[in-house]
Amino acid sequence: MQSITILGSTGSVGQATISVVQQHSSKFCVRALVAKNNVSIMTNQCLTICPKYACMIDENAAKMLKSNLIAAGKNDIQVLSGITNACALAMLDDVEMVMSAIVGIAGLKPTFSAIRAGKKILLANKETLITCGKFFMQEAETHNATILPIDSEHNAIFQNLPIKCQKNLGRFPLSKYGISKIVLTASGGVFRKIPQEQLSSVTPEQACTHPNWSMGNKISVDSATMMNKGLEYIEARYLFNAKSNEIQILLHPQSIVHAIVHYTDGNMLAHLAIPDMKIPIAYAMAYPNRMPLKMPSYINTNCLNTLHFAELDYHSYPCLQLAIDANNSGQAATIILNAANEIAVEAFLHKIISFNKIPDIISNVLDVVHFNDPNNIEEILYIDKQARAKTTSLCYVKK
Ligand SMILES: NC(=O)C1=CN([C@@H]2O[C@H](COP(=O)(O)OP(=O)(O)OC[C@H]3O[C@@H](n4cnc5c(N)ncnc54)[C@H](OP(=O)(O)O)[C@@H]3O)[C@@H](O)[C@H]2O)C=CC1
Ligand SMILES: CC(=O)[C@@H](O)[C@H](O)COP(=O)(O)O
Ligand SMILES: [Mn+2]
Repeated sequence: MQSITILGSTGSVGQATISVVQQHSSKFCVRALVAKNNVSIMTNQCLTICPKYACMIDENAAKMLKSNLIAAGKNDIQVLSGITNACALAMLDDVEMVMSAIVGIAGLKPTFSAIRAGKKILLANKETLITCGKFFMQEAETHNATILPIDSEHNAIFQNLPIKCQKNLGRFPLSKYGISKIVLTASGGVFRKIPQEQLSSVTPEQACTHPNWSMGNKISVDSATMMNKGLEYIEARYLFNAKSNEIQILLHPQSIVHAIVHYTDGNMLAHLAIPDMKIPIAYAMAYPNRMPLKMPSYINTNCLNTLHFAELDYHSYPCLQLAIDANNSGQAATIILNAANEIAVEAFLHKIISFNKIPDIISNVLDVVHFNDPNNIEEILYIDKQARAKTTSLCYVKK
């Protein structure tokens, strides 16, 4: 029986993880759940799967959770609060794997705790990797942590890598394994067919309606701006030690082919699956084995004649270019990009700014906030904080 801590259990990926655990309850048990303040979902999760620990970052939320569980006669779950306890639950001696599914750089500290405890990390949270970059991969190597990508495209690439490359993720150039290029597919987002000049009036509800995936709000908006693909480009550079000319982004509206790996011997390996996060999650949990997954529908070859691919028009997606440029500038620029994006997306979701202002604000912040590349987590978080402050002043400027 393998035990798991789920960071971000009440979110889209967190709930999908619990669903996979429930399909294989003889193999896996949930030791700890961590969330921010969604007491109602956390209460239901605690009553359903009975973890040993449940942690809410927000102290009042933890108090409400505790009283809900007592009222339900559930007194054997230890309710904790705060980031320090969340980090401790990512390091528990009797936990083999940690699902990193907190959204945003908020996931950084608990994810690093799991890395430093040498855990098997199911990495969904992309903001931590892209803001910590090489430092993240070095820490994983130093502490012998196993990184298994959960992001669907990166999980797809991982599945098409030679075992030796999987076991030495990011340590050697792709050419060492005979790989010439990795391809990330992109749906183009919910507004793919809408001219840019009409994007000023789209609503948060429209932006959160992804054509193929059911996801949390932040990543859904990132998919609509294509910032998600920009973050995934950066993620792939670090995870797979890929050079910029070894990564291609291919428009694929159906989100069935999640990635392609080109080998120098003329072979091209593609990964296909229906767009359901339980698939990459189950793969990673079972790795290096495989386990069956009960799904409402399965992919089959009937879909092949409906699949379309096209070159990407980068000019239609300024956020994607901002991310690639920030990555080329360095780690500090990537931290600033991510912070500005998190704040700008939040402001859009709260109807403070319009959708088409998101890239403008990020670009403005990148123009005025400059730092040398960081050497440790404290410096990363300091840069993040400064960029957030600047972005907040731009988004919430008094009219
Ligand atoms: N959803 C998807 O299909 C995919 C997601 N990812 C990545 O996985 C991560 C999670 O995404 P998703 O599941 O969609 O996100 P959701 O918004 O659905 O869930 C976010 C989770 O993080 C928790 N959370 C938010 N802020 C904090 C905080 N400050 N401290 C602790 N917990 C916090 C939330 O708790 P609460 O509910 O209490 O607020 C919730 O459990 C993101 O990094 C995303 O980019 C990657 C690929 C696909
Ligand atoms: C499920 C997942 O991995 C998301 O990142 C998804 O891929 C978003 O798709 P697009 O960014 O291609 O719209
Ligand atoms: Mn993805």
